[in-house]
Amino acid sequence: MSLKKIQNYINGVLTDPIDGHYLDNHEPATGLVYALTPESNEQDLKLAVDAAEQAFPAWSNTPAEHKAKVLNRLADLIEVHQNDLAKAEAIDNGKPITLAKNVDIYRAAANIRFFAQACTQYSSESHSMENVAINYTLRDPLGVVACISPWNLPLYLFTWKIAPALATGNTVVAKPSEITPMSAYLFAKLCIEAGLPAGVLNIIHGTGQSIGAPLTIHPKIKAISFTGGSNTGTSIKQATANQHKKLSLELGGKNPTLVFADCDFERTVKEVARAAFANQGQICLCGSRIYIERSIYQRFTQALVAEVNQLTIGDPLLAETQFGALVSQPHMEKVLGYIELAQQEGGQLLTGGSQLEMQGRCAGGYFVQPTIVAGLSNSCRTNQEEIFGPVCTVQAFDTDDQAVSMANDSAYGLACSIWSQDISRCHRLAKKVNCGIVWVNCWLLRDLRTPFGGMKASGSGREGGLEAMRFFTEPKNVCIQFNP
Ligand SMILES: NC(=O)C1=CN([C@@H]2O[C@H](COP(=O)(O)OP(=O)(O)OC[C@H]3O[C@@H](n4cnc5c(N)ncnc54)[C@H](O)[C@@H]3O)[C@@H](O)[C@H]2O)C=CC1
Ligand SMILES: O=C(O)/C=C/C=C(\O)C(=O)O
Repeated sequence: MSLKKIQNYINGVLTDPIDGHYLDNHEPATGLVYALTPESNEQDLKLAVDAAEQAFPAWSNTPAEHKAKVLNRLADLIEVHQNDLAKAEAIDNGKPITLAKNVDIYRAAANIRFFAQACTQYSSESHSMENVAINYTLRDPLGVVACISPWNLPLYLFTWKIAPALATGNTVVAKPSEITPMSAYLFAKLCIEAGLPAGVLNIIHGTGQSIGAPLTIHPKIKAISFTGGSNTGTSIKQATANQHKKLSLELGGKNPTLVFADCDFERTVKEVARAAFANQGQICLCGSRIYIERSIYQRFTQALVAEVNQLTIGDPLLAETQFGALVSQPHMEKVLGYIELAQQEGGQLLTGGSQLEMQGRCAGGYFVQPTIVAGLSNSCRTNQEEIFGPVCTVQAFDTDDQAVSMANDSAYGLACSIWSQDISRCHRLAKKVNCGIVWVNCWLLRDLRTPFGGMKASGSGREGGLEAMRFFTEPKNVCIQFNP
């Protein structure tokens, strides 16, 4: 049987890569190759950038209402095709289909609708100098921008980047992860159906080496919105250091979860388990370092283990599955390597610790048990390095200050969740933790208007709401003096 070939989307048309090279695309739940992804080259990239450049004058001058109309049509089409998109995402990524539908695809449509509306509401500032002058700020689109997205939340993060870029009048060259290219390919077909003008969005497939790096240093690219690993973010920063491009880098996390004795116990156990293991722990926001107040440490860890042990692990295509496969064999091996390391560092496994041998269709899949490790110091590699998989650690703390200091003892600074019914303590601690996002008695509760991003090795810049609209526009101040 011939494999399905994914295509690039350049200048409004689905196209094969010029030199005919493809990469194998595996289904993580089975380990089998099920599609081929273009390994595009710099000629393909040139076509994509040129198409975006040609489309820019018309798109940047398109009235906001019209841009919003096209974007809303796209969001409608995502909703119409939500079941197919969710299935495609579950096959391509290994995530449970119910999660794909309720989180990934739901959010993809919401991202586009949110920024469609935002562009009709966006306004710029004016600053009056009483009786002397008036300043007003123009916020013009930048031109051709690059959006590079990872494999963990494929369409969710792809649309989170391209929606504000398009809504503000830029044209885009977007590169999805070569590990999960399918939903972006299906999305390209929806762009054609929605009547997005040719060249406004171009989707080019390939690896970081063949397309990602050349795209970022391309002289016509004015800004780069990137989500992925911290090392890749550093490479992009270094490679573009002399080019004066705008950069928004959403990178890794090693996020602390602070559980206090006065938390709502039952609910907190459930939510802390979700924060650690949602999407098999492959979300940059997952709470992988769990700190528990000593007086409830034993009871809480036992309840957490029991909660995790009842997760339904299985074929991502079954509606009841809560925990699926890891995204790829190399990633599974990386995660298993960290579980080995945790034990070498003196950690005790409270649950999990191994690859899962599945039966039937999923026998060759990349499944790893959700794993909880106790007994490690804060400074060990297991507690300092991003694993990005279903592995979390538990440690006890005695005081608020100790909890904050353990939370902040990290090169990363993305997200923190705090679980306590003492709201004054939550306010105090939220101010002290060094990260871009703090959730109190919740996790991954998202309001798309809020600034989203991290400190330290977790990146620079913020996405979301006005932050994203500002990132994708260039402010220009005009100062007019009265009666000079
Ligand atoms: N959202 C996050 O925080 C993510 C973190 N990671 C972390 O990064 C580790 C490595 O995963 P990868 O898939 O290799 O992530 P990655 O950072 O290599 O990939 C993210 C995207 O960047 C592209 N890319 C790779 N090298 C590039 C370069 N030099 N210039 C421009 N684009 C480039 C990739 O093709 C992909 O589209 C994971 O194990 C995990 O720890 C991975 C994915 C998402
Ligand atoms: O915007 C969100 O809600 C979530 C974003 C998640 C990431 O950026 C990630 O996991 O990489």
